[in-house]
Amino acid sequence: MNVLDVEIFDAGYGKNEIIIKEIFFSIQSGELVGLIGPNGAGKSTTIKATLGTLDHINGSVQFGDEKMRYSYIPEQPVFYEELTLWEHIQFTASICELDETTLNNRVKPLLEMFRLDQVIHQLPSTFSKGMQQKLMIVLAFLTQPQLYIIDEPFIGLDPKAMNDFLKLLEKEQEQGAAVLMSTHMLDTAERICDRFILLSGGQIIAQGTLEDIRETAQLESANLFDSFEVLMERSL
Ligand SMILES: Nc1ncnc2c1ncn2[C@@H]1O[C@H](COP(=O)(O)OP(=O)(O)OP(=O)(O)O)[C@@H](O)[C@H]1O
Repeated sequence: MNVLDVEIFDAGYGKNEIIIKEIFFSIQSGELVGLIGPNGAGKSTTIKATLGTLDHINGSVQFGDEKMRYSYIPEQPVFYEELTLWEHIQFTASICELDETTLNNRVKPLLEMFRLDQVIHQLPSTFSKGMQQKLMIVLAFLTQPQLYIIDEPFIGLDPKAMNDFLKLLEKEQEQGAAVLMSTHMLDTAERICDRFILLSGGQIIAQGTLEDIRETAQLESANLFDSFEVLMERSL
């Protein structure tokens, strides 16, 4: 089942500004799709267009069904200055109508895993960047949505947190959740993603499995990095 269908003819921040164009893709349940591209390629803008937060979008974005829930992990952590970590958790649980038992069952292992259990009554504004990123991850996984939209999650995470985050994603995927994730970590992306969307200059230059990407790049048995470099050169 498709959980996301994106058909963007053009989109941008200003009213008539075009930052991305002709971005067409779908994501199915259980799939992990990597959004790959150099700085400024349009990965975050594509994510914002998908979330409906851009000023200008010409096209359509359809989620699986009206009731479908998704979680968004932004590139820069976003939180309420005046709420403690625990109040963020309670707020998220109330919006998503999680009952107390479900909340307690899910939250304890997540807080322990990311070593946030000792700081639940502190304000996230006093946290390090990595701790703030971990809070975003905990809030996203708390609600167990059908779709995770994740913008470059690895920056700031320590190696254990990165490993734990990947294990959580894998578990969610096994249970049918889909993931759209932008990242610069091509080795990790190559290992964990089912499919890739390669962006350059606000446009898709290739998409598909690693096999499809290699074929488009006409590079037999090359890795993702080398295939992407060749496709980038060709698109300039
Ligand atoms: N808030 C904004 N207002 C106007 N233009 C923006 C804004 N944010 C990004 N842009 C422009 O949109 C283009 C694509 O940026 P975007 O942030 O989508 O790239 P990205 O692929 O996510 O890059 P990075 O890997 O550096 O995060 C860039 O030219 C950038 O200058």
